Amino acid sequence: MSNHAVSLGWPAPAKLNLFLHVNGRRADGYHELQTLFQFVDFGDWLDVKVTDNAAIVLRSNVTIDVAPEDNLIVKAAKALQQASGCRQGAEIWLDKKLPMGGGLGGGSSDAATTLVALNALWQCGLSEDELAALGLKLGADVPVFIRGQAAFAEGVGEKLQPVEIDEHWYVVIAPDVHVATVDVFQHPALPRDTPKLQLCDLLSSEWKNDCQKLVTEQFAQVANALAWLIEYAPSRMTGTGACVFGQFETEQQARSCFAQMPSTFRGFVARGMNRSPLMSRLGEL
Ligand SMILES: C[C@@](CO)(OP(=O)(O)O)[C@H](O)COP(=O)(O)OP(=O)(O)OC[C@H]1O[C@@H](n2ccc(N)nc2=O)[C@H](O)[C@@H]1O
Ligand SMILES: Nc1ncnc2c1ncn2[C@@H]1O[C@H](COP(=O)(O)OP(=O)(O)O)[C@@H](O)[C@H]1O
Repeated sequence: MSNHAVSLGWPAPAKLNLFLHVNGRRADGYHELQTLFQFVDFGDWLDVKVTDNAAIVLRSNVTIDVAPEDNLIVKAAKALQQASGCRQGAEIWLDKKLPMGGGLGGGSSDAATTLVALNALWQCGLSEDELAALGLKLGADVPVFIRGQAAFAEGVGEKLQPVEIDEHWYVVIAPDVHVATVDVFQHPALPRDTPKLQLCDLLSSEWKNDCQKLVTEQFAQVANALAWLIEYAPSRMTGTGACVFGQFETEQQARSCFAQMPSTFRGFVARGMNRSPLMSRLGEL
């Protein structure tokens, strides 16, 4: 019986969709997208202890509104056990900082961090490509977190092209509403006809989110947060909402805006990162 140490401090950063275009709907109902992902230096944290029985045990500082076996962390760990034949298990402590279902990709990032951390700690030896393919089965956003590089995404979000873009400062506001991704994509009024463009043209044009109009019309809290933020900086929604972000050149400008935020809003200040902190953590092993 071996006694494994706890591996502390695995980051699961949030992402922002700096733009999100909906280009069409496929026959299977999924949507063709063009989107730009960048990480921020704010997110969840996982501590991981390897165990010698196959159980995956998750403990968290918050209650997550899904059955334990549906939690993306548990699903990720079990998918890796299956794919690699690994007989070890894990106890995972999740320090949840990110609002859930907010378009910040917290669940997807937790899943990616679980796959990357356990692949290393269990010594499964899966390649990055294999981990990304495993992650894609858990959610469209998981691969970008596994690869850990800011990226332009196409297809349903799985075709990734790494990018180097400006690392701005952001004020992120998390309106107190839950916007279901599936509801946004199923809504008849969602515009689905943005033309597909080349990345160089997209990078030089004005950035927008095609889901924003629909979501702000349906959720006054999202509209209010955006109306407040846009007075300070260029601002948009991330993913299918509900979170919105304003973009600032300096940390001081972002913090000054944040200091004036009404106490009814919740949010945080963060810096854009082209390289996920998960990669640096992996490099520390
Ligand atoms: C659109 C994005 C942009 O980042 O939104 P957010 O979830 O971050 O807000 C994501 O790609 C979402 O990824 P994720 O949240 O993992 O979505 P999934 O679980 O794979 O899909 C949830 C549901 O959304 C719809 N869906 C999702 C992705 C897509 N390209 N087209 C779709 O139509 C499908 O109905 C699907 O059943
Ligand atoms: N570990 C997890 N963290 C957050 N949400 C999870 C997790 N596991 C499963 N979920 C489910 O996934 C949904 C989407 O979560 P999240 O990735 O935070 O949102 P989004 O994709 O909008 O950014 C949540 O509402 C929750 O029901």
